[in-house]
Amino acid sequence: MEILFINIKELIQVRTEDRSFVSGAEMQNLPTLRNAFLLVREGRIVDFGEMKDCPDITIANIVNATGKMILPAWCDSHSHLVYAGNREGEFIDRINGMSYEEIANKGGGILNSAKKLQEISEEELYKQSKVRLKEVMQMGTGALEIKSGYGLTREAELKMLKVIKRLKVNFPIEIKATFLAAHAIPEAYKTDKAAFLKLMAEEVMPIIAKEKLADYVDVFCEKGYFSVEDTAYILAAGQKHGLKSKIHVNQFNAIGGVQAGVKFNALSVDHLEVMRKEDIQALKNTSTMPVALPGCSYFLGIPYTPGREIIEAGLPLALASDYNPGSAPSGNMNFVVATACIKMKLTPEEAINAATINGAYAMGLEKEVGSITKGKMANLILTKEINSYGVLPYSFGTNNIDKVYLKGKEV
Ligand SMILES: N=CN[C@@H](CCC(=O)O)C(=O)O
Ligand SMILES: [Zn+2]
Repeated sequence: MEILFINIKELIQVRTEDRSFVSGAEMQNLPTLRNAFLLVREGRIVDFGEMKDCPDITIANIVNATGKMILPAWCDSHSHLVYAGNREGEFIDRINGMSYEEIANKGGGILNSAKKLQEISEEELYKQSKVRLKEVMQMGTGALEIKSGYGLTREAELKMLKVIKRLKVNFPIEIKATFLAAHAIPEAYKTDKAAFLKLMAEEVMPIIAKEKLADYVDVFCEKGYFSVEDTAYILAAGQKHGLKSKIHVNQFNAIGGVQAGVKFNALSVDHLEVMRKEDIQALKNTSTMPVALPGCSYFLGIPYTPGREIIEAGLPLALASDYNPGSAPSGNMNFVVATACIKMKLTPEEAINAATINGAYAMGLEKEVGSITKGKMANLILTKEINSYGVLPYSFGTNNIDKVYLKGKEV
């Protein structure tokens, strides 16, 4: 199956060189081609260039993109898209003045989602999750990381990871699975956190590794949840089983999670709402990607990740949705990109780089997605007729997408 896109007003994020991610001042550079063509064959990008060089070939499927732009589909490297029910009730509690922390301390929050998840069948969980997956694909997401972590028991964690696997098999979107081994301390282990960690590291992780149910391991490193020592224990177990780490750090407190991530050569450290100078410093000259989740800051009313400081320190930055029922109940990457510009003061170029090429790196997919590069998957957003790519974040909340193609097929 072939598609030839012609007369593309601007083809965005074209990369011919082998770049895994962009950092610091380079993030301001978003390479584009005006008045371009793009040729897709068997789900991959095979050629692109200026219209004057468009190959003269007979092809059944020609898309005239006059006035429209094409960019790589979003790469969302942090989500909890597989969950049961929702937490609308807690949303109302927060409107009425309760904090996220107060709700969690009363057995709400992650434990509330865990209870719901433990109670439903794998089939029902799959049914609920696929609705959200289809929705994010329609909104332009072409690669997605999905975490477990609302199970908190052996059975329920495996149930989540099996659902992620089914989604991966049944949908054209690229999916990476993360075993979120330590997300919250279940009620039954309140007085023996070490036993819970041991269960996850020594009983559950070997099954997950053997059945190849996860690509990465994660921990919520935070006061009242898991300490730096707990984090190190889980990450070390992950290393033993070939699971690289992607961890939740510095959401409410800076307790050394960034440094733990760097020590274990984490692929990414995510959240980073509370960053000290030494946390930014610790990320320099490492291969660990800092990931900001502005949808969570927006929804909870907590500080935004200091994206400008991170970029100005010469570091890379990725943007992700954090799609989950408690702190970010939206997987809309268009909103994430707009919010990064509006609230974190990223430029459109920086935000688009952060949500494409850098997001791809943050889930180990930089060879496959995240840029318009020959050989990469044809995961594409075809915009409506727009004036410039800056309109995408500028007109926040507006649907600027005409069509989405994943692996060369319209979704
Ligand atoms: N912070 C930890 N985990 C999720 C939210 C969990 C929840 O409230 O359900 C996050 O990334 O924001
Ligand atoms: Zn998260």
